[in-house]
Parts: sequence; structure tokens; C-alpha cells
Amino acid sequence: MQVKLQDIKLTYEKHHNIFERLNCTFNDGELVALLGPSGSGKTTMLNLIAGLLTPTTGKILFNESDVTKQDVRARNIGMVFQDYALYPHLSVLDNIAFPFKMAHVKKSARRKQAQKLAKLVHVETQLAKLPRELSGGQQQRVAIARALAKDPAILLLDEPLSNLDATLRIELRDEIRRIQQTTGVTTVFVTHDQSDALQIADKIIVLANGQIQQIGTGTELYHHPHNLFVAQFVGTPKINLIPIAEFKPYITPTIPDDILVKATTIGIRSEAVSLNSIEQPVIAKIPAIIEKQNQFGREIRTHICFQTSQLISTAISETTASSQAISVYVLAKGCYLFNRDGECIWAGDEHD
Ligand SMILES: Nc1ncnc2c1ncn2[C@@H]1O[C@H](COP(=O)(O)OP(=O)(O)OP(=O)(O)O)[C@@H](O)[C@H]1O
Repeated sequence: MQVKLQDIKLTYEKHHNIFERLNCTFNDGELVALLGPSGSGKTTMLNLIAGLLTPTTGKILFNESDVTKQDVRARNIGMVFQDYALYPHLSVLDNIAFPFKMAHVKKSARRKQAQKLAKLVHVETQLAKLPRELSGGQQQRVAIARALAKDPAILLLDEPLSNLDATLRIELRDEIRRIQQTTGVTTVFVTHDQSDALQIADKIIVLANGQIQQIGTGTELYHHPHNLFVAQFVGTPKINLIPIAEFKPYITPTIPDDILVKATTIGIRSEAVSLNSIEQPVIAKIPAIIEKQNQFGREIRTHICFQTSQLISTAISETTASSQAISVYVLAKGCYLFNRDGECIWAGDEHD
């Protein structure tokens, strides 16, 4: 099922427009992540798709047919929430079979179908248990199976991993991807965690303040951010930001003056701060002081002081002595210039 949001405006109160003019498309069979900070409008967007909210103006189309005025029951949506929302007094099997019961499917048939779904989400050995006898991850699997029991046109997942510990989180998000690919159901996955979005989504919609900042794959968002918000929100460690006035004296004549004059901030990815520049285009050589180095998983993070800015490099090896005044190269690939409105006006890898 393809879902289109067309010129959506949503006003909660007279003076509070959550969305002004929202436009986006969720293609059939895609897993799309809605990524954004708290209050950016992720759940509101999900509720609009579900039919739990009606837009003030604009249209919602399912496969080109207008469902804007349809309520949640008519839309055939499967929903999974952060807190699982299972029926506590029903067994795992009965929880999964519940939508079949509502659809008046006969008992033996609904047990069979529920068992099949339990197998899909890997809880087939837990069928007689009550939800409270399951781990958080298992409960969420049951919630996903129950949502799929409706054979939904669209599956909406609202922060489904938030209550899980880090290991379970990674395991279940891979499972969600597997289940989604097996069923082929168009899925919208709300998260404020970039690693969830980057790991499993076909496409990511970055939201902030009720506005779509950018739509793209994880790679596109990381390498070609449209604005400062996306550049800062996507990527670990965070992109280094330096006021252009501090950086300008060191820039080699690689960036056209008409661009430079409009720039207020330069963003530099950690991998673009290097001690050497072998065969790679460089935009500046800057004086710096190495403050400390930390091992961060497989990565070494070097903290560098440049004028009033603190930078992080992940391209400097651990042999470097600290508290040293040195020169570091800033490589073109991984550098971005932003104007005063935060728009990206120059990207280093497009100008090699
Ligand atoms: N019923 C409501 N009445 C008025 N404003 C609301 C209502 N529900 C949400 N909002 C506002 O809409 C905006 C978006 O909220 P929403 O819950 O969609 O954000 P979110 O991105 O899902 O945040 P979180 O990650 O914290 O759940 C917020 O500014 C919120 O205060």
C-alpha cells in the first residue's frame, strides 16, 4: 500500500500549527523511519496516517484513494506502541488471535493462524504464558504478531524499542526488519534514535518542529545533509562546527569567494580531521592542540582544541602524544558550509 500525505496542515489550537504544509510519500513495501527529537511531530504524523487525527486541511491518500475522512477502523492499520499494550489476562496465543476473534474467524482457524504468526516473530514456545511472564522483547514480538494478525495495509510502530535494553534493542530491530521483509507490509517506524533508523530503514524522514528537514537513505543524510539540523542530528560523533570567521584565515583557495561570503558555519565530520592528507583534497591546514584520546569501541576519538572550538577526530591513530601543538589537515570530503539560515551551500566531496 502506498501512503501519501498531501499539503497537510494540522492545528491543535487556534495559534498552534503542528504542521503547516506536510508532503511525503511512503511507497508500497517500504520501511520508513520517522526520525526526530522529542516534540518534532513524529507521533502526530503516525496518528494522521492511522486516522486517529484528522488534518485541518490537506489529504491523506492510500493507493491514490482519499481516506482523509475515514476513521481508524476503516483504514486497516496495524499499530504497535512503546508500552506493548497487550491484554494482561490473555495468553500469548489469545493475544495474537484476538483480531481474528474480532473478525469472527472460527476458533480452530484462528489458533492455527495465530500459531503461524507466533512462529514468524519467534514466540512459538511461549504460547500458554501470560504477557507478564515474558521479557520486554518477547512482549513486543507478541504485540507485532497481534498487529500483523489484522493483515494490515500498513504497520505503524511508535518507538517500539524504547523500553528495551541495548542488546535486546539491537536484536529486536533486526527482527522487525526481517519480519517486515518477510511480510512486505508498508511500515512506518517512529524513533528518536538515529542508529535504529540508519540500521533498518529503506528511507528516513527527518522531522524537526513539525517540518520535514530531509528525506533520504542513511548514506544520503550523512554525506549530503541539506541543512545544519540534519548534519548535527545524523552521525556519531556529532559533526564538528566552527564559526567561519575563525576558520577563514586557514582556508586554501578551494572554495569560491561568492560561497564563502555567504557562509557562517563550517561543519567538519570527524573523519575529515587528519594528520596527513595523502592524495586527498584538503581545504585547510589548521593549528591545533591535541587534548586527549579515548578508545570508543573500535574507534579512537581524539579531542582537539582549535581556537574557541573543540573538535573530535576519528582519523588520528593512538600513537599521537597529547598536549601537543600540531597542524591538522581538514579534508574536503566531509566538510560542509552553512549559511545563516542553516542551509548547506557547499559540500567538499562535490568539488574535488
Ligand atoms: N493533543 C494535543 N494538543 C496540543 N498540542 C499537542 C497535542 N499532542 C501533541 N501536541 C504538540 O504537538 C507537537 C508534536 O508532538 P508529537 O507527540 O507528535 O511529537 P513527537 O515527535 O512524537 O515527540 P516524542 O518523541 O516526545 O513522542 C508537540 O509540540 C506537542 O506539544
